[in-house]
Amino acid sequence: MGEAPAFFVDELQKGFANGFDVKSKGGETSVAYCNRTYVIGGACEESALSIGVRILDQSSGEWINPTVLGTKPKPSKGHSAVLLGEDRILITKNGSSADDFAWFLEVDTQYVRQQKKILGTEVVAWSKGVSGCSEKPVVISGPSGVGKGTLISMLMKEYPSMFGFSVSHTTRAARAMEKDGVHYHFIERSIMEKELEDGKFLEFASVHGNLYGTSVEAVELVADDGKRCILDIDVQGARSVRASSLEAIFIFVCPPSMEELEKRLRARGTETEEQVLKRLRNAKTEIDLGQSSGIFDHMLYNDNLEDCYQSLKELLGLDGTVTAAPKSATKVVDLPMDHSLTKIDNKIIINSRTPELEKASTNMIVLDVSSLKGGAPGRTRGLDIHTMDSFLDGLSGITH
Ligand SMILES: Nc1nc2c(ncn2[C@@H]2O[C@H](COP(=O)(O)OP(=O)(O)O)[C@@H](O)[C@H]2O)c(=O)[nH]1
Ligand SMILES: Nc1ncnc2c1ncn2[C@@H]1O[C@H](COP(=O)(O)OP(=O)(O)O)[C@@H](O)[C@H]1O
Repeated sequence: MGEAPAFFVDELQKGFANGFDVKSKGGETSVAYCNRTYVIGGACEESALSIGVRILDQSSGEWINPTVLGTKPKPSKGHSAVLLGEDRILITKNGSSADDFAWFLEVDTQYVRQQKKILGTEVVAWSKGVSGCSEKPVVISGPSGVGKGTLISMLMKEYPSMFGFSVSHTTRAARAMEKDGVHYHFIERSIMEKELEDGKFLEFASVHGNLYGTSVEAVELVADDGKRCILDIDVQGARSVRASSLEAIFIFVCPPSMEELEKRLRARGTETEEQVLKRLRNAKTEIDLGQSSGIFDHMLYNDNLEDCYQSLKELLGLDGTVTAAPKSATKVVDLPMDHSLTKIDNKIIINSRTPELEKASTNMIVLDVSSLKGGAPGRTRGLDIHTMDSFLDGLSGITH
């Protein structure tokens, strides 16, 4: 990300001008960049439950109501804003809890540019800021009946605190043993189509005549829980995830033969004859794609189940000595109710505006934004939060 000089939000009134500026007035904050002014706050067009965004095109003098994607922040008792790296605005909410105070409004990231092209409208996208990073999700694909579900169940059973399953949405009917919200979110096609339009999905595909999709929330919930996310999705879905901002490990599971695949599918006994035949027809194409598309980092052959499971564990670095992944400790930070932001390189200083606290370093918080990961439509991870005192101690190597 590019650099911007240090400034205080309310310093604009003193004539600050460096390609962008920030003003704060009556619950609205405006951030100007190039020939656009982003006005954040006030009423949201769609819902009074979230912070609104409008854009003023300075060259034409026209107001634009952009399509707003991503999870929107709830309104707060005011907020401050600062432009980061020319593609997103950091918004810090007054009087919010530590897990809800930092939000990013993406205005020109790769995701936003892509969505502008797809939707043909002006687009901005919200993303919630989260401290710490999650491990790369694991995408597992392979033809129906190859044993993906079986392998994933074994992994989740052996490492329950390490892995979490991304619960997909599907329009197919639930099987006898399947539970809504556990194996899938079973959903009507018309509702899923509407949610797809609303940008709630990271990827989706039509598989064996039904819609399947991974919601952004499904993956983020697992990461929020401090676990590594496993996605069981088809090859088309894997291709979409490859093209997305989600960095993942891609594994394709092959059957020992088509005959064995057919035997397993029939023995599972969950599909009608017609569905079995459809899955077998699709299996050939999927295996060809899996082997030739360059999407996958690893191939697994599920002949003997135990051997295949051992190979899966090895490529995930689980050599038998690893237990639960340590959850990163959540830092508790006391956020000043009313504050200003100062940007110094990749550090954002949050300072209280309450006169008696303004000068005290104990009341300053430093946000390190040098290692941000992810972003809209999911979370922006990697925010590093310090009190000013602990930050200064870190710089000088002093420990108390
Ligand atoms: N693209 C995509 N594919 C999915 C998703 N969820 C499941 N699938 C794939 O849909 C296909 C059918 O899944 P399912 O109906 O559970 O049948 P099964 O694979 O025979 O157990 C499999 O290839 C899954 O990997 C999803 O969210 N997105
Ligand atoms: N290596 C294997 N050898 C024999 N049967 C297997 C093996 N792996 C899985 N199975 C069985 O094959 C069937 C299909 O497996 P499943 O995990 O449901 O496949 P998928 O999720 O890929 O559709 C299940 O009945 C499962 O018990």
